[in-house]
Amino acid sequence: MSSPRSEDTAAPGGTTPVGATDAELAALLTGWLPTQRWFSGKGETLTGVGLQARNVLARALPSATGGPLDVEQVLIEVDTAHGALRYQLWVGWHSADGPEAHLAAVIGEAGGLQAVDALHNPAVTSLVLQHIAQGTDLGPLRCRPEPDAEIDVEANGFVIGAEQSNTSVVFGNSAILKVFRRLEPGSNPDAEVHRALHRAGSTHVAVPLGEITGPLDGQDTTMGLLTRFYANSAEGWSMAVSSVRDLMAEGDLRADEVGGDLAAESYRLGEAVAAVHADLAGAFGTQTADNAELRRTLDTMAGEARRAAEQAPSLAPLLPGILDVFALAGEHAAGMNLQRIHGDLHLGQTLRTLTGWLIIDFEGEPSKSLEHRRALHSPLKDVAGMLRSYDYAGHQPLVGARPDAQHAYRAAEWTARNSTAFCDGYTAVLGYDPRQAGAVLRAFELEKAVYEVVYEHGHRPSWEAIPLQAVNRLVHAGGKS
Ligand SMILES: Nc1ncnc2c1ncn2[C@@H]1O[C@H](COP(=O)(O)OP(=O)(O)O)[C@@H](O)[C@H]1O
Ligand SMILES: O=P(O)(O)O[C@H]1O[C@H](CO)[C@@H](O[C@H]2O[C@H](CO)[C@@H](O)[C@H](O)[C@H]2O)[C@H](O)[C@H]1O
Repeated sequence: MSSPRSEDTAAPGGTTPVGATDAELAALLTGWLPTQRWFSGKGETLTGVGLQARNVLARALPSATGGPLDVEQVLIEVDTAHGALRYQLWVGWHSADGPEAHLAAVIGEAGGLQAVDALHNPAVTSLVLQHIAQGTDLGPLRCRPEPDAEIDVEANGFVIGAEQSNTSVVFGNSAILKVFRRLEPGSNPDAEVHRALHRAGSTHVAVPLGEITGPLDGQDTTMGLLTRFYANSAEGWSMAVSSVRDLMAEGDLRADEVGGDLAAESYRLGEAVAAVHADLAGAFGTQTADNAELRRTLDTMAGEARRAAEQAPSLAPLLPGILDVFALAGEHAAGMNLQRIHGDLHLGQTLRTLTGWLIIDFEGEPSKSLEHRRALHSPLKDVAGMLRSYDYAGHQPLVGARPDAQHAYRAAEWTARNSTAFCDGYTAVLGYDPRQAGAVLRAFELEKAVYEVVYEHGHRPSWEAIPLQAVNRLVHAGGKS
C-alpha cells in the first residue's frame, strides 16, 4: 500500500513535497477542472494547466477515507479562450487503497495516491477555522479573525451548493467560509466591501469574521473570506420563483391578489440596495463622470455588444438598434454620478434573513479585471441588474412551456409590479428615483440583457429567449431604429 510522500507529520509548511509529481498532478487537473462549475460555469475552455506554486498546508491529518491526508494549496494558471487565468485549489493526498472518498471530492489517482478536493474534508476545514480564530499561519497562508469576531471552532464544515463561482463551506449555523477559486493579486473586493460596510454600521451585509490571505506574485492576496452564516434565510431568487409560481397557478387572480405576492419584499429590497449604495458612497467616495470617461464607457459597451453579436447569432439583427440606444444614453449621461457598486447584482445575490435583506457576493462582474471591479461606476448599473433579474424571474416559467397568452400577460404583470416596488423602495431611501434616468437606465439594462443572451447561449440555450425578448423590447422602446 502506498502512503503520501510526507516525512514530517508534526507541522505544516516545509519544503518536502506531498502527493504526486507536478506532471502527474497537471494531467489529473486537466480532466477534473472542466467538471467543476466554478471553473466551467464562465465558459472557460481549458487548453493547458501550469502549476505555479504547491504550498504544503498540513500533513497526516486524520481522514475517514484512505488513511492520513496530506494537504497542499496549489496555485495554477490555465490557458483558456479568455486568456491566462489563475485558480486556487486545495488538494488532499491519501492512499488510493483505502475506503472510497466522497465522489464529489475525487480529483483522480496517480502513483498509488488519490487526490481529493480537500475542502470536502471536515478535518481540513476545521483546521482552517481554528487557524482563523487563533490568527495563526497555515503554511504561507495568513489566517486572521476580525477584531470583534466570535468564531465557534467546534462547528463542523460542509461544502454547500454546486452552482457557485467559488467554493463555500458552512460551519454549523454560525459561519460560512468562501474559498476564492479565481485569483488576481491583491485584496478581493468581496472582503474589502464587507469590512468597509460593516464598519459603516450597515445591517445589509453579512458580518465579516475573518480572512485568509497569501502571496500571489509577491502581493498579499485574499484567498478566503469568513462571514457570519444566516441560518433560515432565503435567496431572493427562490422567493421570486415561488411568488411567480403562485401567480401562474391561479388562473384568474392578479399579482396583487395572490398569497405569494412579493411586492412588499421587493420594496424592502429596494430600500436595502439604496442603503448599501449610500454606505458605499460614504466609505469609498464619489465622482462625477467627465466626458472622456463617458465616451470610454459607451465605447466599451458598444465594443462588447459587437462581440456579443458575433458570439450569439440571435443578436446580430438587433445590433444597430442596440448601438442607437447606447448613443442616445450618451446624450443624457452628462454629469453622471460614479461610486463603488456591487457590480453583479441580481436576485441570486440577495438573502432574506429573519430580520431583513442582505446583499452578498461583492466580488463584482467576474469576467472583468480587478482594477475595473474596484473602480467607480454608476449605481444605476446595479439597479439595472435588479430590473433584469425581476424580468428573468417573471418569465422563467414560460421557458419550454406551450405558448399561453394568459401566462405571458401574468409574467409581464408580475415583473412590472415587483420592479416598480423595488424602485419605489430605492427612491424612498435616497430621495432619487432611478427611473428619472430613463435613457441611461435603459442602456444599462440593455447592456446586461446583451451579456445575458451570450451567457444563456453558452450555458442554458433554452433560457436565451428571456434576455433576447428583453433586448428586443429595450431596443424598440428607446432606440432610433
Ligand atoms: N452569510 C450567509 N449566510 C447564509 N447563506 C449564505 C451567506 N453567504 C452566502 N450564502 C449562500 O451561499 C451561496 C453562495 O454565496 P456567494 O457569495 O454568492 O458565492 P459565489 O461567489 O460562489 O457565487 C449564496 O447563494 C447563499 O445561498
Ligand atoms: O454566477 P454569477 O452570479 O456570477 O452569474 C452568472 O450566472 C447567473 C445564473 O445563475 C446569471 O444570471 C442570470 O440568471 C439569473 C437566474 O438564474 C437571473 O436572476 C439574473 O438576473 C440573470 O442575469 C448571470 O448573468 C451570470 O453572470
